[in-house]
Amino acid sequence: MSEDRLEQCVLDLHRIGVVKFGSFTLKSGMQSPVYFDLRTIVSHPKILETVAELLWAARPDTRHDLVCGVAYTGLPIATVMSLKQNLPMLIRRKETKSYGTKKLVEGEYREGQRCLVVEDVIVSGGSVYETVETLVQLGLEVKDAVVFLDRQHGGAANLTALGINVVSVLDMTKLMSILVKHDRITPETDALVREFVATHNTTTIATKTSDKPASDQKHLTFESRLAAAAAQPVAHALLALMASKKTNLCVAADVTTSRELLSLADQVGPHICLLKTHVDILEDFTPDTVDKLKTLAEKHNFLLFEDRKFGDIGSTVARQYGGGLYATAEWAHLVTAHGLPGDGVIKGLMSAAGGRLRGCILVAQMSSEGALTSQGYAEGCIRMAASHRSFVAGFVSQSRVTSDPGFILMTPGVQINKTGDDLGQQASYVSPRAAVLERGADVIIVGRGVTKAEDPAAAAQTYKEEAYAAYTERITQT
Ligand SMILES: O=c1ccn([C@@H]2O[C@H](COP(=O)(O)O)[C@@H](O)[C@H]2O)c(=O)[nH]1
Repeated sequence: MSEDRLEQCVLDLHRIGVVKFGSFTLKSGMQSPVYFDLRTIVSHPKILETVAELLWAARPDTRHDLVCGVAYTGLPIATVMSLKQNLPMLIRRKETKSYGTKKLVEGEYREGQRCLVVEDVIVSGGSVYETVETLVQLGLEVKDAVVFLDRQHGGAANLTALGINVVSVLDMTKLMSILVKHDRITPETDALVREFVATHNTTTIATKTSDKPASDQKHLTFESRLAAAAAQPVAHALLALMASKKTNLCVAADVTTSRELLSLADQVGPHICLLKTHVDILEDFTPDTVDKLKTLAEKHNFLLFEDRKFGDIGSTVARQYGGGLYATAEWAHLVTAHGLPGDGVIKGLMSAAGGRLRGCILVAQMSSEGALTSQGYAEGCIRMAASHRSFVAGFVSQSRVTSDPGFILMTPGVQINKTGDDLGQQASYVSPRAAVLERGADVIIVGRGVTKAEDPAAAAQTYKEEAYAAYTERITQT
């Protein structure tokens, strides 16, 4: 983007009264000494065109099939982009119509199409998030947003935390610098605004759909977390699957022969979102076992999760994951890894995953008695995950280690009416209900509760119903 063009555009916007100084109440209730009112550009087509061109040049990715402006000012800007780039556009209404089609989104689209969201100004990022949330619920892929002005109140960070790449043409600090440089404002006004920005640099998003903070996954539905998980394809697919199949049960298929494994997968398949394996327990593993497992996963619509707990340096992990007898990267949608080696373990997995849609689950806490996974260790895993959102889908945990809606928490050590084993599995198993409501589990992991049951299919159904009922109760709690 040419700096001269941006400067000229800012000066034009100032000339037509877009930048106002005084005392203004923002939508969030925040009192601000500055207001940026871009609505007026509809009366200035040439300036509107420049704004649209600057936004188009700033977009973080170039592969979009559609553009969608956030109502209202994002709409004319998106329209100009749509016309100039010959890119179809969508309109997201602010409210659903109470008559006619009652549609919230107007325009034609197909599932899986990539949509760029366009907004004039961000404060918390809430309006962008609401738009992304709606589009994702329609099956669109929405990972990128462009905004003209970032007011620097933490909106960009909020959206990044929700897995949305947001790029702005301009921020408040730069806007003030340009205006001071061209004597449009005094250094005092500049100082006042800078002070205001410095002291108001965080906000939280409150979404209309949930009426609860979007930055806290506890009360959110799996569907409404899709946008937050948009950066990680397996997490995204798993959230969608859990919502549509109405199950948050993962069965740990800890059996020793391929015949038992395949028979178990076929029996519990209708009730699970994930089948967790330890393929190195199998006495007779062959690639044929994996082929049959993949067929069952497709038949019953569940994902494959190899609980390998990788824990070596990146280069070794890459070879363990990508090759060897099990060639895990070839078939497992998810694998577990320890955070112990540092983020090289994630980088190693990523390098071996290649272009395949894969993800990993970091073991942030273990269920066994005396586990060395301290609070500091879990926090380290969360930080590591936040820097590798494209690959980390969530955590194995025993408590709500993060409230980030983009990460999925999976809790093992779950059984109904059962104390632990005598090999260190926790002193007392927790019930599906306690795992979801007290420990924050999105997914419960159940092994022997199902595998040792007389009727594994019936047991899986019971665990599924109890865990999903607890999730339903959790999202309706205030
Ligand atoms: O902290 C952890 C991490 C993983 N696991 C695995 O989950 C299952 C639990 O089996 P149960 O029979 O329900 O005890 C098993 O595959 C473990 O390897 C865990 O238990 N704790």
